[in-house]
Amino acid sequence: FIPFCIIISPSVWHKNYPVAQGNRQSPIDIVPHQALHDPSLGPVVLNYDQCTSMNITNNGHSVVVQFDDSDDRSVIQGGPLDNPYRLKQFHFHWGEKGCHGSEHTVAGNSYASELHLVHWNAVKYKTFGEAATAPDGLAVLGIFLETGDDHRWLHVITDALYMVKFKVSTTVNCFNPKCLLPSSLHYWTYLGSLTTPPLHESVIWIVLREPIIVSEKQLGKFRMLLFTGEEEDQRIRMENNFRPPQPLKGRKVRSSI
Ligand SMILES: NS(=O)(=O)c1ccc(NC(=O)NCCCCO)cc1
Ligand SMILES: [Zn+2]
Repeated sequence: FIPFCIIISPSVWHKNYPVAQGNRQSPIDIVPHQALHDPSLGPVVLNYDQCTSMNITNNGHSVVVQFDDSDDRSVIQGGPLDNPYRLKQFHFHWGEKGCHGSEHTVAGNSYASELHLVHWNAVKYKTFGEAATAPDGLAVLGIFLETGDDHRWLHVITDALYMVKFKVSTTVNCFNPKCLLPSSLHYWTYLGSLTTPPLHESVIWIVLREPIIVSEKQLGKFRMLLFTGEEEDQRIRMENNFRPPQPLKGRKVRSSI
């Protein structure tokens, strides 16, 4: 019996993707007091006020909310970025319980989950695919999720998850991801990569220091998603879809703090 969806663990990704052992891999462990405070780093500016969300999809690795990136209505700019980057999608990484599930860690501590807002440099590159292979092609905003009270707006996403339990997609209209931001936009930034294959070293990472608070119940709804499709008889819960921290290899992490 060979399961259709053979979950390939991060430790063997390098066999098919040698860049997995490259010099700017993500995630990393962020050590706050070793980060360089760079006063030239301005604030990150998020313009997400137009309705560009399209659908929510279980792609077999995570749950992704995709956006219409045909123009510059939803962009991130400022901070370490030389120009505006277009919002393409956001998705989450989580564990199977408690406080493991984030990809980046802070002084060795991990959070229950991590939200990634993925943007691409449409000024320099024609398509996301082209930007995804360029050293300054992508900008991903990382936000930690910590368990506590219910998150007032995350309900919009978690209440839709039962519709994408299997590998399917459903529409989401006018979801503004600004409602998922913490109060402070202080951040760490460093040059890294995609955290899942193809692991391209094309990401300018911007990781917010302040986590958002979500309830255990809301997080639990992510864990009932399945890696498998409806037609497969094996039902494998989607959990622990996070890559562990990778070697820093001499990189400097700068902080806006
Ligand atoms: N976790 S992460 O680093 O934010 C991340 C973001 C996007 C992707 N991949 C992605 O968007 N693929 C879409 C098609 C690839 C090039 O066309 C993988 C990992
Ligand atoms: Zn991610």
